[in-house]
Amino acid sequence: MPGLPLLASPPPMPSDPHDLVVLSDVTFGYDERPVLQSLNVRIARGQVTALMGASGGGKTTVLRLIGGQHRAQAGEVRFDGQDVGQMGEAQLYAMRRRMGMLFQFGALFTDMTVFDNVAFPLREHLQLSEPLVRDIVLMKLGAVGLRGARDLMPAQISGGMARRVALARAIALDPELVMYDEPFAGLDPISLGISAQLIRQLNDSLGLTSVLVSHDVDETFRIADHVIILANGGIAAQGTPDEVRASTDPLVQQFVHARADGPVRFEYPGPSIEQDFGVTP
Ligand SMILES: Nc1ncnc2c1ncn2[C@@H]1O[C@H](COP(=O)(O)OP(=O)(O)OP(=O)(O)O)[C@@H](O)[C@H]1O
Repeated sequence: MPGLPLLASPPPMPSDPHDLVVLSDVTFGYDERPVLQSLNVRIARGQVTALMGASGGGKTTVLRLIGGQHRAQAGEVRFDGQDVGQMGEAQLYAMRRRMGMLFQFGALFTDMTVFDNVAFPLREHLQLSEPLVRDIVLMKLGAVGLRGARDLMPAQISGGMARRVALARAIALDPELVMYDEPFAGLDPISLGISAQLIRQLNDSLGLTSVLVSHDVDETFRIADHVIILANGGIAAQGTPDEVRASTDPLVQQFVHARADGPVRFEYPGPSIEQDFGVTP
């Protein structure tokens, strides 16, 4: 965020086997511009962890660092104890098989049925018989309440249903970690509520670990165990939803209560009105 100093996040705590993902002192920037500065984040197994914060705060960048699409410029990212930054192609590939990713508009293949969309990663990665593929696909579709929609094409289902199909596809390979990048974007309030409950329910019933990037404070606070608010390269606040809501940090308050102005400026820095319009103060 222009004009604000980078925040340092709390120091790393001793490693804990309960954490599936640990970012220790991670610094990362695109080109010269720092995005994350000595960031320390822990994702506990079995929990739903929400990454929140103003646009451009680096939430998607954290997901990419976890998935090994980016490498930290300093510090380290560990997945189940393994250093992601040191992995070669084969190790990265094997690690990503243990992760499901659901990005913003979780695009489905438009020329394939719902069934074939969910079957795609199974056919791509595993040598399974078709009857077994069928059982797994129907199980995953059942988990998102769409077993009956198996023969429909993506054009025949609603946006909320498409998001659920993408979710079934993301869990097809039984991942340990599922990362959701703005899964609620563009959904109506009912579909949004259903999607959020589904994320929580799948996390618990399948024994997953979930990381959720979202701007929807109410729905996200309802389902998350742990909330991390990223700002200015670091962590502005973290804790249970209640703890974060109780934070007195003005930036966190602005975010939680969706105030237009506060430490995060509505106005992008630039010349004053007087300079632009020639009015003498
Ligand atoms: N590939 C890239 N090249 C250069 N800059 C990038 C790239 N990807 C992201 N950025 C910049 O890095 C910063 C962090 O981006 P990131 O997408 O991680 O933020 P975010 O918190 O997920 O934002 P949003 O909520 O808007 O999705 C932004 O300022 C963005 O413009």
